[in-house]
Amino acid sequence: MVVLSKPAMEHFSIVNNCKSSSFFNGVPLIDLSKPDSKNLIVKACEEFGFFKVINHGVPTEFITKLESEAIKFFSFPLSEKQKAGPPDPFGYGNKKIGPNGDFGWVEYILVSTNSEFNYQKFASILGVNPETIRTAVNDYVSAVKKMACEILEMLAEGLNIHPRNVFSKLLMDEKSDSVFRLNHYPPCPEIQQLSDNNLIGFGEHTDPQIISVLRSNNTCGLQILLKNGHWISVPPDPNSFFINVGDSLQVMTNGRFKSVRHRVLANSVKSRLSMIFFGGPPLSEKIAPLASLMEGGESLYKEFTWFEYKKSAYKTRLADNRLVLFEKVAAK
Ligand SMILES: C=C1C[C@]23C[C@@]1(O)CC[C@H]2[C@@]12CC[C@H](O)[C@@](C)(C(=O)O1)[C@H]2[C@@H]3C(=O)O
Ligand SMILES: O=C(O)CCC(=O)C(=O)O
Ligand SMILES: [Fe+2]
Repeated sequence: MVVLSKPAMEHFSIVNNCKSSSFFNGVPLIDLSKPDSKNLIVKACEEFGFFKVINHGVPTEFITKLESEAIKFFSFPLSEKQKAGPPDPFGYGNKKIGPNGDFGWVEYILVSTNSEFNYQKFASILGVNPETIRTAVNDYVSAVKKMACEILEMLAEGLNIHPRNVFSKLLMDEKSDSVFRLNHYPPCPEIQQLSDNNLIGFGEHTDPQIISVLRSNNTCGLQILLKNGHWISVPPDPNSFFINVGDSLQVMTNGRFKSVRHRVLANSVKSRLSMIFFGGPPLSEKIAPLASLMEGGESLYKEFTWFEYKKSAYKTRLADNRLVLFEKVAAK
């Protein structure tokens, strides 16, 4: 019998595994080629803060190229990969998530999407020219950012907000503070001994930015929290993208959209590889509800810049509700 050694496992919470029988089939599906998508996107953001996108226009070769470079990188011995870490916040990370004591059954690469990012350490480990990696990341990120902007413009139209680039211009700004992440969840065979239990790969949280665009291989693990308090397993689909409403979009819509709480469970047999683009505004941008969404009412939030929110977020634990610190206390 395989027994999980306590020191190895003590950082990881154990929760129920994802079974295909327990997959949720109610994730809103948005076909970006359909004219009625804008209203469906608004509905999905209101009901779930989460939806799946097809006919997205992201070229398959950009996905497969980056995926294959990521697989190669994660196949190196830990001692090699660690030469590209620890994340400060960018770089290679293993199990430790963020600066405040969070752990998961995951290894990852976090990069800034600005053009000056230095890929040298990753390139030397892979034995390639840094430009090869830069191109693979930039091609993928540019295509995904374009799609994210289209979605944000449809969202503005669906909400009847003018101009339609009110959200997308924040990502298009050359100072946009966006981040890209590659997560690898290695299989953990030992957890099979724990009947239907599993390990937390990436603990529950909301994403602080405006919008996150997630693509994974065909391995399950992603779960979202529904309004009724139930965690549901999202069926994986490597040909589609999953969109998360982030905290900043929650504020800009004065709480009409809620950022989605989500987490990832590790798998006992298959490894999961995910790529996530987190679209954020420039650091100096004021994050506040759009006037047309306050409907004569008051903002639910204090005024703050993205810099202030990010600084505060990096002092929190992964599962914390980061927005409460910025909520206005309701008048009695
Ligand atoms: C525990 C943390 C990791 C995180 C920074 C934080 O202090 C709180 C937010 C976390 C998160 C969640 C979404 C993204 O994965 C991320 C890159 C982000 O912007 O906020 C991570 C941060 C991280 O891993 O550095
Ligand atoms: O790896 C995943 O599928 C999701 C991870 C995630 O939510 C994150 O990195 O913020
Ligand atoms: Fe996330």
